[in-house]
Amino acid sequence: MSEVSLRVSGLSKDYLIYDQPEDRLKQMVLRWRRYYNPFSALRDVDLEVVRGETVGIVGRNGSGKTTLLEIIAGTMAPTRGSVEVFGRVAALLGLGAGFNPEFSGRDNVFLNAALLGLSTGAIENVFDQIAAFADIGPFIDRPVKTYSSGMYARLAFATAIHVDPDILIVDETLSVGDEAFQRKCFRRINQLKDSGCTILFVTHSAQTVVDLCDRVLLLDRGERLILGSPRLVVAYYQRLIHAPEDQVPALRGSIRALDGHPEAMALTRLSGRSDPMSDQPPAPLSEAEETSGSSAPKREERDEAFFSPHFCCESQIEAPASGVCVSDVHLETPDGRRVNHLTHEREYDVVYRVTFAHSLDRVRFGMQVRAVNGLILSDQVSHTQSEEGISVRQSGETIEVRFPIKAILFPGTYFLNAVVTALSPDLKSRLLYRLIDAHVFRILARPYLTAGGLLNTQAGRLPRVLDPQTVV
Ligand SMILES: Nc1ncnc2c1ncn2[C@@H]1O[C@H](COP(=O)(O)OP(=O)(O)OP(=O)(O)O)[C@@H](O)[C@H]1O
Repeated sequence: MSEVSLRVSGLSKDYLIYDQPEDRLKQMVLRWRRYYNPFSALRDVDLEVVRGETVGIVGRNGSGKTTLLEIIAGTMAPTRGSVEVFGRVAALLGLGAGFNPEFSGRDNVFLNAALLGLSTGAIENVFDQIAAFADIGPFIDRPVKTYSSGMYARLAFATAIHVDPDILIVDETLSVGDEAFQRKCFRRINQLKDSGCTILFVTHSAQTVVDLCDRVLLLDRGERLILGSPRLVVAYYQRLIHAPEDQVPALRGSIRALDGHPEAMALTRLSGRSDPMSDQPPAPLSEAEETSGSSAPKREERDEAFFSPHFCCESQIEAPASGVCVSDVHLETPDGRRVNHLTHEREYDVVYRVTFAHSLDRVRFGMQVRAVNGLILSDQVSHTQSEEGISVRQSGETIEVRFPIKAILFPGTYFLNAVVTALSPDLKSRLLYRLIDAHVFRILARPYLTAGGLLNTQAGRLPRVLDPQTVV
């Protein structure tokens, strides 16, 4: 039996919401009347985590994630229910929480580590490692109130991971650090994982959850909807975020029905034969399917692609526009439906319109797919080197450009660039127009995937794990 690291039972947190500040006073005096509205930030949540497990907590804004972590960390009292933690808890909750702004970074490290039960000698032994990890130079001896949010995050994280915690609680703190620091933190979190530290992790990043966690808890409106395998829960979480409001109650009900179902916790590959985006619990595997490890998975999938108007790009950059304008960059399914959430491995069209202010010869069009970090993953052009391109004869003419693509990228967020060039008489390509981050799209998480990264290099056959005795 695995050793329990923390146990949460029937945890609830209620707030009394007063519309007016004076209502609070009235309530104290006129006790027989009610001047508040009760609000449950957390309702009857159960959670048991075993030693060495990394559990991610996801949920829409205001779903109770931080409240749950704060109660587990002991910085907030529950209204009902209990929390049992077995070991030293280091928590990174909110920026600078636990830091005294008037004290220097050095003093705060000593103060925090002492509160976590480290002796002065033990803190002195690890202080240089903490300062090196935080890497904030002379700021370590300046008051914390002069720190940037990134410096806060660096020092808080460095302190938490060097106090030898049994349970580490992280609430999105990493997202404020720069990329290099985030990478360093993830490396360290993985080392802590390997050494048996239990980790609770709140994030809005589906990729981080899938990369780091063993199990994921989905909270919604203060309630536990499901605790299960990362890919499965993330798929439901994304579905919940984008569901129209009138469909949310039914969706919540169907996710909840899966909680505790063995399939929700099954290995990703095994749980993947059913469709996580449908509102039905996954059907059990047939005996034939379970034993046919070498054949291609037979998935009867609908195209789950959909359009969310809330998901749009805020980083568009327009480069030289010499009488050329690109508009309405979007993605369509083969039957012409606009989408910005795509199903893995399906085919779509990247579509945009180009309007020309004057006539032009030998015009070509391009489309690029970029990763979040700017890396160009695909660069398609409308004409080959030996082709002339098109000629535009009339001013005000508008042309529609379509690039068929296959969504072989793994679940994540990607951007599209649109490019228009013209071939000059000396056959050199001249940039007319480029719209960077013209459109953003997501590839939806699919629980059947047994690989990660950027591109799907998986063949049509399932991975096989052979018993050494059968290998001759
Ligand atoms: N002191 C408070 N008084 C009243 N309501 C509160 C208080 N603190 C939190 N809440 C409410 O409790 C609910 C849960 O808040 P919590 O911060 O735990 O959500 P969350 O899932 O962490 O949200 P986010 O993803 O936006 O950080 C929210 O609706 C919030 O408005």
